[in-house]
Amino acid sequence: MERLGKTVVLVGMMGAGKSAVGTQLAKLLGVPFRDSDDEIVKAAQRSIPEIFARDGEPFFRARETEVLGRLVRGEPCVLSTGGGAFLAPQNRALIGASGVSVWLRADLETLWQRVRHKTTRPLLHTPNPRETLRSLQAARDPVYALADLVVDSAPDLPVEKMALRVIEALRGRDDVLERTA
Ligand SMILES: Nc1ncnc2c1ncn2[C@@H]1O[C@H](COP(=O)(O)OP(=O)(O)O)[C@@H](O)[C@H]1O
Ligand SMILES: O=C(O)C1=C[C@@H](OP(=O)(O)O)[C@@H](O)[C@H](O)C1
Ligand SMILES: [Mg+2]
Repeated sequence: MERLGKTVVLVGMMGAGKSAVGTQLAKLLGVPFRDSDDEIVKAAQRSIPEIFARDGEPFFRARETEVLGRLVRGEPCVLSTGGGAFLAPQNRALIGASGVSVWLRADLETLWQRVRHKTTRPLLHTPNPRETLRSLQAARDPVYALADLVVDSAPDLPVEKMALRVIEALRGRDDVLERTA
């Protein structure tokens, strides 16, 4: 038997699968699933595009930091972050203090195929969203590389297989997956 000793925090680009893989991972581990975007939406009672349009990105980022701080201090869970969350040093410090960060890494084409038909990501509401995604990825990947662990996605790897890959990566960390029997 194994017990989760620390919150598993999924980080990485939009479309990497943080929300989908996190949901599955929490089921496999038998722990609660939290998504920082969902918590912000619930508290604001507005969608993410509405928050960005009405309150601006700085307001969203401030709420994101509050939510991360609250969730990482709670009982161990799987916590999927929004793609920008790991960029702020303050957020990385919060995550590092009581969680283990896992970068879900995917190539640009995979990310693009997953986000191209959605209108839910305001940062991609630009004249050339594919180019925006590319430049965001180029700027952010060196920061995601600061995560404790990295798990590679592949275009044809289903969500459940990705969740199993994350568990494999966590096996090397006995402060995260603690053996109880
Ligand atoms: N491994 C995967 N295989 C197939 N589809 C995936 C996979 N991971 C995510 N998806 C799909 O890609 C889209 C974006 O995934 P999502 O979990 O919302 O990413 P993120 O939270 O990292 O932005 C969703 O429609 C999701 O179902
Ligand atoms: O990359 C980003 O800055 C963002 C990613 C989104 O989350 P996902 O990564 O879950 O799409 C959401 O937090 C917001 O649209 C901003
Ligand atoms: Mg998400």
